[in-house]
Amino acid sequence: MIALKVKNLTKSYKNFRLEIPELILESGYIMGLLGKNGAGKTTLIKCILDLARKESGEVFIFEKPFNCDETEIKQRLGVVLETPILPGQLKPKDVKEIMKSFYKNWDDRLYNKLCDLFEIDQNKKIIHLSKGTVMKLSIALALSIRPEFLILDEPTSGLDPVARNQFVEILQSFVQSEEKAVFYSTHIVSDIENVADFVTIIDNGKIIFSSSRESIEEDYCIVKGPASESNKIPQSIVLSCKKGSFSFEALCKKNEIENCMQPGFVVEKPSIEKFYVMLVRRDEKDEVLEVL
Ligand SMILES: Nc1ncnc2c1ncn2[C@@H]1O[C@H](COP(=O)(O)OP(=O)(O)OP(=O)(O)O)[C@@H](O)[C@H]1O
Repeated sequence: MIALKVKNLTKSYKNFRLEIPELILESGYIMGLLGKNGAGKTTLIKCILDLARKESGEVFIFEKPFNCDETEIKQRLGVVLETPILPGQLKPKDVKEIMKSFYKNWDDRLYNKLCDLFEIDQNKKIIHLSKGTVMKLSIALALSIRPEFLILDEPTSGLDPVARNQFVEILQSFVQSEEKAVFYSTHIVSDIENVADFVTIIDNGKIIFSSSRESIEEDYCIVKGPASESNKIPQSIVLSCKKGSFSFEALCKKNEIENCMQPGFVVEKPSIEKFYVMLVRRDEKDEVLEVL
């Protein structure tokens, strides 16, 4: 089943335009959404969830238009927002009672287990919980409705490394079942490195890369060599190139690289982090760094 399909989605703010011609995520997979500050990750997630008004385009969740079948879809959809909206005066144990009355598949046992794992005091008012604990609570709530699809906006940004590690393991077991899907925006590339099946990179409101995690290693490479030799690589296969006084480093398509290898060139596999950073910094001028 297709968990998420976005078609011709546009949204504009002053000095910013989001344009997503197509984005598809099938059940059984985790897609990581990467992008720097202001790239449009939250805007895309808000448009998907109808929390921000789209200018144009369509969003299908479980192959149905989201705004047509919202109540039914919400029963099967767990959401964690960048800034969780939870009633501060209530305690986690009170929120549990409310959730129970709304969600058919609510799982008390799982909620209590996650609260224990994340060390969430269910008897403390939410307003008195730390920022990271509120995020963990939001994750516990989203998982305890036993969703088929999780949409997460930077869920790990406020978490300590232990909680991040636990969260990544939870995600991995969540998608063990083929029916489950996760769409997950983050700054923390290492989290994606461990779990994502697909990586989508968004920059200035546009998708600049969307493919399987393996394709980053299989289809691309980093070439390093002396600065004077950088022009030996045809521009058609260079996605990004950083040139220093003595050496260069280029992110290239792998298929034609063998034909232009020179003595002194070194070819490496890119990590997701390296691939992402080189891709989004491709237009940056070296003068910026020279000022320093
Ligand atoms: N309500 C709004 N009104 C005007 N501009 C907005 C609004 N919401 C977002 N923007 C602008 O849209 C652009 C994308 O913002 P968005 O929050 O989607 O980025 P992001 O990728 O989630 O960033 P971050 O990683 O910093 O959270 C930014 O330029 C932001 O200033």
